Amino acid sequence: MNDSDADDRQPALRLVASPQDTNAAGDIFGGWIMAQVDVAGSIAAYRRAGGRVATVAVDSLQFHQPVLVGDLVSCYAEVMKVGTTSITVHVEVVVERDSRAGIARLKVTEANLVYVALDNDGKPRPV
Ligand SMILES: CCCCCCCCCCCCCCCC(=O)SCCNC(=O)CCNC(=O)[C@H](O)C(C)(C)COP(=O)(O)OP(=O)(O)OC[C@H]1O[C@@H](n2cnc3c(N)ncnc32)[C@H](O)[C@@H]1OP(=O)(O)O
Repeated sequence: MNDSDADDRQPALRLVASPQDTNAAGDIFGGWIMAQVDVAGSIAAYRRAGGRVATVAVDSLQFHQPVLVGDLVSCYAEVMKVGTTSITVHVEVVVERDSRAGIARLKVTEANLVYVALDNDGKPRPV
């Protein structure tokens, strides 16, 4: 993936990676990325459910490449499966990174998460 790979998708979430989110090695914490993945997935699930959802499982998650301070981080979320009360969402995290060579686009993380639609009492409700 490089700067010639246009991406017409609308990100669920987009933000800039900042120094306060770094680990001891100076890269961005995996946990910070996981939090953004969860928020992005929950937005897609919330839209599909038409209301409150909770994360019940992270079925898979791969960190393909490190995220660096200053990266523009975009989280793309797509509903993959809808069950009775559950919604499975695929989240892909892509960064745009400016360097002397130009702007690179890199897929850094992807994950599959399962959300459950909840009623006002916090119980599963049919989607
Ligand atoms: C639109 C504009 C506004 C947008 C506005 C956006 C707002 C966006 C705010 C974002 C904000 C951040 C949001 C983050 C989301 C949290 O951080 S949520 C916090 C972390 N999660 C939790 O605390 C959940 C804790 N767990 C629970 O409370 C209970 O397990 C639950 C979720 C109520 C489910 O209860 P349960 O008894 O397990 O329910 P059960 O009927 O057995 O299973 C329900 C469904 O889940 C499935 N399931 C259960 N366990 C699993 C598993 N391990 N694996 C896969 N599936 C499973 C079942 O198969 C079932 O699926 P269906 O067959 O019905 O489709």
